[in-house]
Amino acid sequence: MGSVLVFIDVPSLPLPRAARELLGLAASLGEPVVASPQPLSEETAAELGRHGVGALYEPAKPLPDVLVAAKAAFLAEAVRAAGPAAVLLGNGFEDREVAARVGIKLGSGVITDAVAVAPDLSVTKSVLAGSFTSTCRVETGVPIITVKANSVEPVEPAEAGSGTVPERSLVTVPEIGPAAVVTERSEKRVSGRPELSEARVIVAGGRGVDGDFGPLEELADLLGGAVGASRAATDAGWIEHSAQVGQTGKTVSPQLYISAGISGAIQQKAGMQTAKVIVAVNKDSDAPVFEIADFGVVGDLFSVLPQAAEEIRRRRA
Ligand SMILES: Cc1cc2nc3c(=O)[nH]c(=O)nc-3n(C[C@H](O)[C@H](O)[C@H](O)COP(=O)(O)OP(=O)(O)OC[C@H]3O[C@@H](n4cnc5c(N)ncnc54)[C@H](O)[C@@H]3O)c2cc1C
Repeated sequence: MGSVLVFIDVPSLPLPRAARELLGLAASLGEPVVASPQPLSEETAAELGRHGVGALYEPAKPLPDVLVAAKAAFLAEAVRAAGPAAVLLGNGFEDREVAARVGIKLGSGVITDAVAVAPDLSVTKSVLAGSFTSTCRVETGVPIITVKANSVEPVEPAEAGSGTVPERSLVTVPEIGPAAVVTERSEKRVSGRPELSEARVIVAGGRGVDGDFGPLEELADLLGGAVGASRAATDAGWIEHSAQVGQTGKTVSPQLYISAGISGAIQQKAGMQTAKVIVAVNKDSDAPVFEIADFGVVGDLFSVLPQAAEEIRRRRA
């Protein structure tokens, strides 16, 4: 197979795990090349080289400050320039919108929610709220595939100073038509925790936390995880909406999902049941969450979570 183009928006250093996962998958399919909608520093380009990237595509001029339209216009041109066998993106809202727009521009098939891609480019994806796994393949145009975080192993970098510096190409992006313009930005409060959709560990709380996410935050920090929530908790205003997991929130696939004080409604399961290991803490032994839990604790989360945190600290001491 030829090259596989990975779309990496804002490649910060060190390269985030989600980007390294896409590069690892690309390397298993062909030669990884990267399209970045922002010009990259020499240092970042060299770092991508250490991760096996042979070529880089960047916009010839800074993209206009519109929502995803400009990124999609750029990626479509980068695909035309690179002629890859496939295009890989992350599976967040924005990446999926970029994928859809590029699919229309190129007349290509798009597959979202991928959890694996085989060398023949058949894609395994999780569908119907994670209750089925399906295998599909793009038959028209260059396959455009968005891949769920934590589904594949990240690529490990070559030793410092080794690896080839990627060849850089500038892509001319055509004028985009009327598009929504960004008029104001405000900095997101930094929690120091990983991004929810990329986290390997998530501790999520529901109505049962009764407004107090303290024990969940403590456990999440000990495990290097993110804090998630059910819609009941976000609607109550106990935690920001971006923490919501489920049908109308984020879809997550961590290695470990600790569900505390969440009943396990179908709309919550839709966002988290592909987690590798699910641990449920609920004081109602009939709560539906226990149907999908690998480990269940029937008990009060305000007693169970601090005990778990204490035990982790004791073992680490
Ligand atoms: C169109 C639509 C979209 C939706 N999208 C989403 C979505 O994206 N995500 C989502 O989560 N929901 C979503 N919902 C809402 C969903 O149907 C449920 O109402 C919601 O998930 C319930 O949240 P919960 O489990 O936190 O609350 P509840 O169902 O009230 O459950 C609270 C649980 O906490 C337990 N509990 C209480 N106190 C304690 C304690 N001290 N210790 C341990 N356990 C305790 C109780 O036994 C109970 O099981 C959606 C609904 C609709 C109609």
